[in-house]
Amino acid sequence: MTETLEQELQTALLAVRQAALICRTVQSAITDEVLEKKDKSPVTIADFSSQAVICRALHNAFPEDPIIGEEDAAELKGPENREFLEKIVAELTADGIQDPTPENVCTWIDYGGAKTYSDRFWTLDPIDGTKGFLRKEQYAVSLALIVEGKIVLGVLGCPNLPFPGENPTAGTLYYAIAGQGAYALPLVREQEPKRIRVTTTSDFSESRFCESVESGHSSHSHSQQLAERLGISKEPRRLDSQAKYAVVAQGEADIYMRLPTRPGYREKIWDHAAGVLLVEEAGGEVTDIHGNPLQFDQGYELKNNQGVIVTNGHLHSLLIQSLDELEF
Ligand SMILES: Nc1ncnc2c1ncn2[C@@H]1O[C@H](COP(=O)(O)O)[C@@H](OP(=O)(O)O)[C@H]1O
Ligand SMILES: [Mg+2]
Ligand SMILES: [Mg+2]
Ligand SMILES: [Mg+2]
Repeated sequence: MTETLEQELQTALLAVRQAALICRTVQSAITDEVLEKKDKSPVTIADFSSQAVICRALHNAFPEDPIIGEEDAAELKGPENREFLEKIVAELTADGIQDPTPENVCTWIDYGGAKTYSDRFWTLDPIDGTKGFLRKEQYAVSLALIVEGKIVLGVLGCPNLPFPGENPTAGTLYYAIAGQGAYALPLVREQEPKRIRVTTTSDFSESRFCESVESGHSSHSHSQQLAERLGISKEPRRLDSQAKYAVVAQGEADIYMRLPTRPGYREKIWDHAAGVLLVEEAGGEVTDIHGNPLQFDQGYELKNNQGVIVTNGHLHSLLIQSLDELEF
């Protein structure tokens, strides 16, 4: 990578930090402000607010860049959801965002409406782990830049993941640039970035894995069978969102398993792109359950991949081999 991506990094860090702080404010106040999407999954005022501010910032700085975002404003435009839209407007007004009229907010959210692959694009998950967000547990704001099918920049805001060595409410902002390492910053305080690295564990009996809280997103029974086969005896750490990638990248777990719950499901690029680069730049390895690299040049889904396996690298090939043998 000859390009420095300095402007991209600064824009992304600023936007993700702002969105993460908005999410934190909303999370501390949420009661029942939830919409149900067509696929029955939840979406909140914070998801939409986060997508609005990040897409607005990206569009201002890089007007030519398409953004493949998780959310869209279609449902917000219906009269039945006018009140919900007004709440997003009120939240953005309180956060000091300029001119957040209902129309502008929908326009900003829909800047994230690209669906297809292009040579250079951003992918955004305004809140990854919405279910964790609603449980007041882990969630992440995830943004990545993909150029010619390769993830070149990833930023992950984790408001409920403590900055290493600091009080548990501090929150952490992670970033990685291809070829330049992975770093952590406190979410709220200015500080020199701290380089993060995966563990050096090469023995499964000493390893710990993490996985989704939601057994509908990743099979807990299959991970348990695999753990038994490999001699992993430590209890899994269950947490929502791409915070799992951050936990592996900073050496607090050795493995993250995402094992399909049904054969037809395809992972979404915004659920992984930033996390993948973070772990790779921290020295780890990421593939699908068959050991194939994740392909970020197939549109908004990882069409040619099934599940995701993340390790510190040392444990990778043996884990994939055991998965193969289990033939789930
Ligand atoms: N059947 C399924 N298998 C795998 N992932 C799924 C899934 N159904 C939904 N998801 C994704 O799981 C993500 C959350 O992951 P996790 O369980 O690790 O926190 C969701 O992101 P959102 O919360 O952004 O919608 C959603 O995209
Ligand atoms: Mg969602
Ligand atoms: Mg997600
Ligand atoms: Mg989301």
